[in-house]
Amino acid sequence: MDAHGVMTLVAVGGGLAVLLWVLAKIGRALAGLAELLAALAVVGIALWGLVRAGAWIVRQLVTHWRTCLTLVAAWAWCRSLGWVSLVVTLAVLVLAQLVWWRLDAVSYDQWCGRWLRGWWLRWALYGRKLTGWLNACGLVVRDASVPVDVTVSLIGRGRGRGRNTVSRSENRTAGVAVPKLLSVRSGASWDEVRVRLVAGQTPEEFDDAARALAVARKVTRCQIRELEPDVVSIDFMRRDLLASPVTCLPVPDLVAVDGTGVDLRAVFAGATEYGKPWRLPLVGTGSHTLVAGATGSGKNSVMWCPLVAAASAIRAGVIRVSGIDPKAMELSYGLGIFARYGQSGKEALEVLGALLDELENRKRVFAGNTREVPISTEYPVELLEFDEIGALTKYTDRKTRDLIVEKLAILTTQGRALGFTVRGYVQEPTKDTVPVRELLPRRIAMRLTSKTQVPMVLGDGAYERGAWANRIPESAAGVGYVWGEGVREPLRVRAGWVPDQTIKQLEHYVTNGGAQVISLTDRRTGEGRSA
Ligand SMILES: Nc1ncnc2c1ncn2[C@@H]1O[C@H](COP(=O)(O)OP(=O)(O)OP(=O)(O)O)[C@@H](O)[C@H]1O
Repeated sequence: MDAHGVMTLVAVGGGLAVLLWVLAKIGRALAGLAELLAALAVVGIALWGLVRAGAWIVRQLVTHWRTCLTLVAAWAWCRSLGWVSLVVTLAVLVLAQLVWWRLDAVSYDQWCGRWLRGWWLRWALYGRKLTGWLNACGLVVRDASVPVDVTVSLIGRGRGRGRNTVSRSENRTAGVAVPKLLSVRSGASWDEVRVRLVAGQTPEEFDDAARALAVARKVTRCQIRELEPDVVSIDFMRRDLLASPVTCLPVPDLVAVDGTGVDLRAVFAGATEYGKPWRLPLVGTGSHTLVAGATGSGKNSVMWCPLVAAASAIRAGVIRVSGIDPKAMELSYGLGIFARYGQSGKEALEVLGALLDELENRKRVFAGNTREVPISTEYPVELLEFDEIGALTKYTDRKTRDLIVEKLAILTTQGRALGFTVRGYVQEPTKDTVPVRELLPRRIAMRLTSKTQVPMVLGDGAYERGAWANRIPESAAGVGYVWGEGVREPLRVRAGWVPDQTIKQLEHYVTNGGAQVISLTDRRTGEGRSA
């Protein structure tokens, strides 16, 4: 190798050495930068995590403030007094509650049980699941401007179905507004879950979804109540308080004092699904009543139970009961109770005629003196019980039925202020069968044969709002729904069951010990009873 070659080799070697030195420097600088970036990333992620954890804690403190306070109190107790004293105190509290519950379950539930249950149900059930149910029942509002991610897979084929499988995943958080859970209250049989609607929703949408919500919660009934324009209460029936028969009030003793002591505007008729007494007016506003139900649905207990509850008033002559009984089987069992009684169309016309005479008489006496007849033994409540009303307003000769409808219309339209009340019972609630249907404002739907009959009895929207009268089982005779006339939402009730011997006792009681104080003629002409 000559000198030129050596020089070239030295120059190349020197250049490579410099390059290597530069590369080593750059590498070290990059490694330092990467280390710095990694350290920054770790610190950044840690800080972000801390901020999120802090935000989560604040959110929990605000949304679950009771739980948080309880936990803080428990922690403070443990720190200052030790956990043993905390466990002992809790055990004593639980024991005290058990004793209270065993001694008086009603007052326990009223003062303590329902609050604890409401808190627990909110925490363990509704808080966790309500959003999912609302989502599944279509009760959330999706913002159409937020894109929906759709993943289409053409690879898989449905086994044996020969079509492409399409998997669709939606963005469930962004752009979805879910009604906010406000509170949970838990009563003896119902849970009331209050939610605030989001813009774009109406309470009617919740009405329509009531059945789906009941299925989601796995209960038989769900009802929606509108509390404010944007707040509804979704009520779930946890247990059925009307599953077993309700007893009617006892007939007073014959020796009992004959003061009536009965509020004729709210006479006991049975129990409501909330476990409260169900009361019906026998006089005044909303007392004209139509009870509709299939055969065997228990219509007659709606008739007998208030009569038993008002026994002392009937005996004292403050209520005079008239009966029209085309079937001749029901009212005739307590014949002595009725001041006027008829079975055939002709007899029904006589009863109605006598009532109209009395109506005219009261008009003459009271017109210009008072706006409402004061009820007394001289001018008692004239209560007409019209069983199987359809038999005489549809299934009879035209002349009789026209006359009956005409007289009934006069009684119902003019009778209220004069102390007259008409209560009719029918199996088929069509307008055709009961032309005076609209004149009987208080409606009770017992078990009906079809869904279409529900609005005929209770009005439009009753079924959607939870009056599922066509779904009452045959085994639940006496159960029905009321709506309207002071009842804001359909209310399930069960009439008090009146056994045969109670009807006999009632007859014995109101006829002063069984003495037949009124002859049949008197009964038809409506002349007064002398006890
Ligand atoms: N409130 C009630 N609680 C429990 N069972 C009842 C009640 N009312 C009625 N029942 C039961 O249902 C049966 C039928 O009752 P009820 O005669 O009142 O029916 P209905 O609707 O008047 O039938 P129909 O129109 O055929 O006379 C009764 O014999 C009784 O066994």
